[in-house]
Parts: sequence; structure tokens; C-alpha cells
Amino acid sequence: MKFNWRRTTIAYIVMLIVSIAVFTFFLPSASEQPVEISQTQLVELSQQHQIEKISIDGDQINITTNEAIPRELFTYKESLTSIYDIPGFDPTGIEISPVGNTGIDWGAVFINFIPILIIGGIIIFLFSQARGANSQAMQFGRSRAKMFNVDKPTNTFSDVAGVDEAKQEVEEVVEFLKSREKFQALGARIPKGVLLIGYPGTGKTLLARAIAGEAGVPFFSISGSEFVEMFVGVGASRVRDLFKQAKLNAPCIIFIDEIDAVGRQRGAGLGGSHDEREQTLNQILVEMDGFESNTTIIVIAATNRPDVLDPALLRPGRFDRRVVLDMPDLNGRHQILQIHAKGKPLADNVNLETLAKQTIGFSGADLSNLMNEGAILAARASKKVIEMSDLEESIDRVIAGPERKNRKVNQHEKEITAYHEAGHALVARMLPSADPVHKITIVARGMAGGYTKQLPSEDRYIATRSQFAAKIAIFMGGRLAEEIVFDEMSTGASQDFKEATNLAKKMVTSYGMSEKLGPRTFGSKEEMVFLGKEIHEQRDYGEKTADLIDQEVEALIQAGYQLAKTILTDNRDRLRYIAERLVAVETLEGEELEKLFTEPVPPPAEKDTSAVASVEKPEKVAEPAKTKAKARAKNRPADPDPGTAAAPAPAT
Ligand SMILES: Nc1ncnc2c1ncn2[C@@H]1O[C@H](COP(=O)(O)OP(=O)(O)OP(=O)(O)O)[C@@H](O)[C@H]1O
Ligand SMILES: [Zn+2]
Repeated sequence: MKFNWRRTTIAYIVMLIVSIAVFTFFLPSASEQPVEISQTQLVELSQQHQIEKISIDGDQINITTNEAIPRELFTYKESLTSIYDIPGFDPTGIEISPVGNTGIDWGAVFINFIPILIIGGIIIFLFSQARGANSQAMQFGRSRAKMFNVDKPTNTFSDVAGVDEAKQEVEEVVEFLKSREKFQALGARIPKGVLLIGYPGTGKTLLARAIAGEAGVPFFSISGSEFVEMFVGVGASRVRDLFKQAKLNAPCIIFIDEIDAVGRQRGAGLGGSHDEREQTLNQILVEMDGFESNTTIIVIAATNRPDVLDPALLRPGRFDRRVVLDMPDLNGRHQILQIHAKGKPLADNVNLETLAKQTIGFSGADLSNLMNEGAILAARASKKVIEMSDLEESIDRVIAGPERKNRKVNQHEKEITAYHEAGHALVARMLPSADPVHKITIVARGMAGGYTKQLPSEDRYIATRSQFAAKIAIFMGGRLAEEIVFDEMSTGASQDFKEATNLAKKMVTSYGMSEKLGPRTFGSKEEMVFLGKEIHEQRDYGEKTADLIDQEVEALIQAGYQLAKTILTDNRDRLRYIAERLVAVETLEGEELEKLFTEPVPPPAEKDTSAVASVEKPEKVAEPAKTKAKARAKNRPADPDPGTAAAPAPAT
């Protein structure tokens, strides 16, 4: 090759300029700017042992975390003289550079290192040219920290209850992990991927860990949403790293939680680019396809949205085993409660079976939460054992958040809430298809200003049109009671309306419960869209039908409204009777509630000071529509009534 001096010199000069440019532009952005945190956050980090190093520069405390993505943080000492004076700060295991050490003079270092930097720059420049990808330079300096967790779970199948079918189905996976040869000798195709499907908190993660625990293999886990939050271009390489690590540790399990996050439509509000998600998903597929037949890695993914998954994921040889984890039934809930009662001293009056009956609709996680809340309540009251009352209170806490007894509510608001809840309750009580009313309260709880708790008498897997119609009427009952009694509307019913509208829409568009529109579904929100296809809300009907849907929804709501109105005007005295009692005692349940529903209403006491001034017509005794009254089990969590909650004081 002929050496051309002039050209080479020019080339070097160009390279020099470019590399300096590269440095001034890329380096500062590659190393992230330190982020300011509060002292409380510093204390928390220290207590969680997430700090590796601290250096003190005058008043500024520079913190290096030992988290997966090392991040520079800093805070100020403020008026304190020493970092050790920060209350709660736990210096264990932290490398603290001496107080007063102002550290290195970075300016000087920079000047000294300029030549090295320039040479480095040229190398990087050449390198990036060679790779031909301009994005490569951007990756320089980024840490390649591990983004997945590895451990060897000790969980076993006995820790998972209420999902017996699912356990049976995955038993085989354990067998396979333990004795692969046995299967291979018979030419059985080895499972590669298992998709666990179930509502949040049904124990998907727990079951996956139990599989690893039973088989005694390492458990690699990462969550789909973590991929989405990662830097651009990193998702796919993380997947590669993950599988590489896993292969070195085979036999093992890779668990991908929330797989729908990498495999669902664009604009799901999770951030991260579409391409990024696609690349990550593609890489997962590539890795799974690339397993050699003798690799003993099983990929378990979890989702509660199987409907949005890319069909490519479900093809044979990928996640072709689908295991559904149902919400636990009575028996399952009982077993789960027993599991979580272990190691907790229970009073003799605690009956877990009764609790199981009262917790229809609770997931495994809710139940675990319930036992924990019970223990906390008992501990707060300095009890030695957990009593039934603690656990019963916890049920309400889990449903609707802790009581907010000290929320100041003025008398008028309290009355409005009382009538509102009494309205819901009375309508529910008078409708045979409605679930029995178990409890009414106007004690603010969580987001709700009050709530009416209805519980079905048994587990239910299907619902009927008349149950839905009753529900809509009950939703309307709250606002109607306010209207009838105060002749005024408050904001407290917005949530009720929202839920009623949603329900009516579903009745028409999903359950085929409208006569006019007939037994078909309308619209499909999430198409099976992945790998590059656009997502739209699919409307598979025309303008006319859209109008008809609106009309039918309207009709259902109106019917509920009228039904509730008739019930409440016919039983106005009883409504007042219940509401007044509710204002007085705030919570009604059990026998007292039953009496208020059934006993003859005594005439109003003296002149009515509340707005219930009206001609009292003799009222029919409210015969309980459903006569199983006494035998009614107390089941299923109520729909909390967030509507009443956020209601600002109504204009009066
Ligand atoms: N079937 C169950 N048996 C016993 N405990 C359970 C069960 N389901 C859930 N739990 C308890 O709830 C906790 C949370 O459950 P887990 O994280 O496994 O649910 P998940 O289905 O993975 O939820 P998510 O979809 O929110 O990730 C578990 O650690 C366990 O304590
Ligand atoms: Zn309401």
C-alpha cells in the first residue's frame, strides 16, 4: 500500500478534532449527573444498606449506591458538622472518606489527562467508525450492571394453596428439571416455556419460586416492566445476558414477571419506545428458539393480561403451556389463611374458616395482607395474641383502606353520607337478586366517605342479567336518597355513576344482554397486536349501532334509576330511620341492621331537624325480599364507595 503523508496528516487532524468533539459531547452525558436527594432518603438508603461509598466535599455529601444501576447522588450536611450527626444514619458497611477531605482537584486531573483522553477519543472514534453504528458511542461508559435477580428459592408447593390444578400442571416441570434424561430417553418434547395466567396476587411469582424450590434449581427473575424502563437499546442485550447467565447455571428457571409489558401495545403509558419493546420481545423469542434440546432451562412468564400477548409468544416451543391460577375459593382461602397464620399466635376465638367465608373475592396476596394487618392491629393494642376482632377489622382495611376516624366531617356532610349509604343499602335489601347487605358505615375509610358492604352468600362464577340490573339500581340508590331527602345533588355519587355506566356498557357490548342489539359483542379494545402492528381501539360496528349502544346503555341506567326511585320513595320512612341511626352510631351491621330493615318504623322523633321534612305517608313494612335473611352468610368484599369519599362539602 502506498503511503500518502499529506492525506494521513489531514486524516489525523480530522480525527483529533472529531475525537475532541466526541469527548466534549458524549462524555458528560455518558456519566450521569448526580441527583440531589433529601437527608431522609440518605438515611433510608443507609438503613437498607444500599450505599457503597460516601465522600464529603465541604457541605456536600456525595453518595455512590451499590444498586444495580450505580447512580451518583448527593445531599447537604446543612447545619450539621458531621455526617454521623444525621439522625438514623447507619454507617455500617459504607466506605466514608474522611470528613473535611475535599477530594481530588478534578480540574488538574483533567488537564493532565487531556493527552490520554485524546488518544482514547481517537480509539473510540475509530472503533465507532469500524462498528458503523453511531449509537455505539453513546453506550460508552454505561454500566453493564446486572438487572436480574438470582437466588435459590426455598419455597415449596406447600407454601402455595388454593391453586391445586395449577400445581398439578407444573408438577411435570419439576419432574423434568429433576430428571431430564428420563424424559429425553422417551423422546418427549421438553417444555420450554410456561405462561402463568392469573389476577394480581394469585401467587404466580410464588408458584414459580416453588417450582424452583421443589426442583432445587436457581431462579433468575426479571420483570417485564423493568425492561421497559431501561435505557434505549439495552433491553435486548439484557435478555442476552440473562440467558447467557442462565445457561451457565442450567438446570434453572428464568422467571419473567409482567411479560405483557414487553409484549403489549404501544402507548401503554409505561414509557420506553416501541422499538425497544419489540427488540426485547424479539430477543426473548430468539433465545427461546435457540435453546439446544439438551439445555435444561425453563422460562416461566407471568401475566394477568393474556389477551394482549403477541401470538408469537404462544407458538409451540415457546410459551405453549398455559397454566391458569384462579382466585381461591372458600377452601382455598381457608388453606391460604392457614399458611399465613403460621408463626402468628392466634386467640382461641379466631376461626379461620369463618374468615374464609367473609373474604370472597380476596386473592392470596389480600389474605396474606389480612393476616399481617391483623397482627399489626393486635401489636398496636399491646395484645399477646391476635383476636378475631383484629382480623375482622383487617378485612375492612384490606377492602377499603384503614378507617379515618379523625377525618373531620361536618354534621351536614355526615347526614348526606348517611342518607347516601342508607339509599344504597335499602335498594339492595329490597331487590331479590342483590347480594345481602352485610354492613353500612359512614366512617371514612381509604378513599371512601362511607360504604355499604354487600356479600354474596356463596362463591359465584357467573352473573345474571337481573343481578346486574339490581347492581345498577343500587348504584343509583345513593344519589337518589340524597335527592329525595335533601332535594339537592352532591358530588359524592360520581364513582357510583361511573361504575353503573361501565356495567351497563358491558351488559350491552360484551354480555349480549340487550334485546335490541342481540347476542353479540361490540368492539375489541386490544387487538392481538404485536411486533410492529399499530394498535387501535377497534370499532367493529357502524354509527347507527353506536347510537343504539348509547341508547341501550342509557335505558339500562334509567331503568335502574327508576327502580331505585320507586323503592326509596315507597320506603322513605325507613330510609330516614336507617340514616338517622347511621348518623348516630356510624356503623350498622348484624342484628341491629337486620332489625332496622324489618321492624316497623316508629314515627319520627319530634320535629324533624334534618331536611326530612315531608308528609310521612304510612309505609309498607319492608319485607325482606330475600327471606334467607338469617342464614345469609357474610361474604365477598363490598364495593367500597369511593364516590362519597372525595366529595367536597356539597353546596347548600
Ligand atoms: N395461592 C397462594 N397461597 C399462599 N400464599 C399466596 C398465594 N397467592 C398469593 N399469596 C401470598 O401473596 C404474596 C404475593 O403473591 P405473588 O407475588 O406470588 O402474586 P402474583 O400473582 O405474582 O402477583 P402479581 O401479579 O401482582 O405479581 C405471596 O408472597 C404470598 O405470600
Ligand atoms: Zn355511593
